[in-house]
Amino acid sequence: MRVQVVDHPLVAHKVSVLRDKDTSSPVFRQLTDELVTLLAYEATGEVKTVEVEVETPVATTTGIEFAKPTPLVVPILRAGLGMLEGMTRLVPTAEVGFLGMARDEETLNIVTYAERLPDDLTGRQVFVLDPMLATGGTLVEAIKFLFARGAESVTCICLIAAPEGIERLEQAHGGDDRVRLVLASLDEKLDENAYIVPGLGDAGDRLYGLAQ
Ligand SMILES: O=P(O)(O)OC[C@H]1O[C@H](OP(=O)(O)OP(=O)(O)O)[C@H](O)[C@@H]1O
Ligand SMILES: O=c1cc[nH]c(=O)[nH]1
Ligand SMILES: [Mg+2]
Repeated sequence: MRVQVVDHPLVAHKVSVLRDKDTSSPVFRQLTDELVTLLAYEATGEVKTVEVEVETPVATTTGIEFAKPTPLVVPILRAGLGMLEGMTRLVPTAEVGFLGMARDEETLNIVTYAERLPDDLTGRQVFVLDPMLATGGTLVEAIKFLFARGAESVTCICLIAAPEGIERLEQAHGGDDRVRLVLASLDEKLDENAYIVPGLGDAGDRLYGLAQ
């Protein structure tokens, strides 16, 4: 597994504002969108392409387009939805599949309550979107699911991660080069409720309001 923390002042500044408890939902959504585009730039560096001929007004040259099968983007509901538009803006030909997963806040077990993905992911480069990597339970489940369907590689784009979550991913996929993790910030630790410290609170709630 390869882990990259994107070290850039634009990223760090947006994360700082995102963390602020007084940042409103509309601003939080806007910053999440902007951050994804910055992280996606790094995360998509290995997208498969093919050469195509391009005619400029002056001459013919060689350009590229994304190879088929096209990349698959998978936001993990709910909070990952806040990252979808920023990603598809950059990779407009990507297909989008959905995984609905929620962490039971008592047991920390993961419940998969929705799934809308192609049955066969053979040869697909998959980009998973989820702002928070806390215990790692959600991402381990999601990655397992995608490889079971035949995914060629899984790149997870997260805003904030805890060391405990990365450790859990390492245990599950440490030796596997097909798994990549691209982050805006690696935080300090988890608290007693498995929230990331300093983190930003509950990303889903901050994007969309309180869950029922
Ligand atoms: O690493 P973990 O310990 O598994 O926690 C991380 C998960 O928790 C949050 O989702 P949540 O379960 O709160 O669902 P939501 O997006 O609907 O709020 C977050 O968006 C991740 O999916
Ligand atoms: O800090 C955390 C941990 C899990 N989920 C969140 O949204 N935030
Ligand atoms: Mg939540």
